[in-house]
Amino acid sequence: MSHRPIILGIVGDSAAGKTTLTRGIAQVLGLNNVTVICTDDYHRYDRRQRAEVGITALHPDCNYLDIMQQHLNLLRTGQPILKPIYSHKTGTFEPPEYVKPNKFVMVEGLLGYATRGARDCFDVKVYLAPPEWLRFKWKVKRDTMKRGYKEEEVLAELRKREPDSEQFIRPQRQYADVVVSFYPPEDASNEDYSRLNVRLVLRPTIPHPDLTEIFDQTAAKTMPAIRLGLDRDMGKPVDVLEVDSHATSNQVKELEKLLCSEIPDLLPYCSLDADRELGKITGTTGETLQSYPLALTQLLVAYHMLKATQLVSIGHYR
Ligand SMILES: Nc1ncnc2c1ncn2[C@@H]1O[C@H](COP(=O)(O)OP(=O)(O)OP(=O)(O)O)[C@@H](O)[C@H]1O
Ligand SMILES: O=C(CO)[C@H](O)[C@H](O)COP(=O)(O)O
Repeated sequence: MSHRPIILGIVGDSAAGKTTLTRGIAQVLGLNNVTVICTDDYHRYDRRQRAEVGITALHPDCNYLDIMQQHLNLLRTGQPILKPIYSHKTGTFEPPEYVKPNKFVMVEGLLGYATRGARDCFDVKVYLAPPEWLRFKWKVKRDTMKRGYKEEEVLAELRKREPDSEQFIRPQRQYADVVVSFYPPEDASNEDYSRLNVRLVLRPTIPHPDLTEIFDQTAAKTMPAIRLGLDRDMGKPVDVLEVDSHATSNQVKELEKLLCSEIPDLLPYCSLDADRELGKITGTTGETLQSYPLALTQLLVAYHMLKATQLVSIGHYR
């Protein structure tokens, strides 16, 4: 490896869509180039102990954040870690695994930005913030279909977790370079997961692609399907890029071209037809769907990872 690994954080509450987003980005960067870490592995207590202690997995005290931070520092300098493993299947810990960082390390989880030391390890910080009602739906569906819970159990757990979500998870939004919110268009039915729009808050904490063209088009047309505007997020000025689910393939390609013109390494992926993994979502009956808003979000994050590689190689980044 010519320089240190580039570290991406994908933080958000449970079932906010971290794994779904991560999958397509890993595809763009090349699966052989990527190491994916889930910080659920740093839980301090197993499921039975959590119930006994009366603590939720969202509480910092329920996680070895100090060890997580140490591991992030090691990965950032290209060193291997002996990572714990938490099994969602059994609710217990398994023997640790030896993990060597690849060119890109993607770290997804609940509390990645909870400490200053951990935050400093990331080159790109993403926070996922779907509307809470949509996250609840996703969590119920995922936990009943894949993690063996009953619907009433998931809803009771969500109620129990709310104070910790409010106190420890949601405040992390302020540290993100990009805040991602998928939301349904006004005319959609709640179950129609294939038709979500995306709102991307772009903070001026990292160099974003030059989207002036989109800004000009937004001013010239009424409600174009891809829009750029100015707003405030948690009190601070930000750019907001929105992509509607009804954006046409030509409109999407225009935005892809803007991203690719700055980062030629993205070129092979700048065709949704060529890369079927981009924007892929598993629907309610197990069928797979392709979402342009998700695909463009994944391309934008991949853009930032490749841009960080360039900046590190010319000594602009620590
Ligand atoms: N962009 C999206 N569009 C449609 N559905 C989505 C999207 N993101 C997530 N989902 C749905 O929400 C479910 C939970 O998403 P995912 O597993 O990615 O969340 P997570 O944040 O990784 O969860 P956890 O931290 O609890 O492991 C998925 O199974 C999927 O059904
Ligand atoms: O919020 C979560 C992140 O995925 C999990 O619910 C948390 O890791 C606890 O796991 P489990 O549901 O297996 O007890």
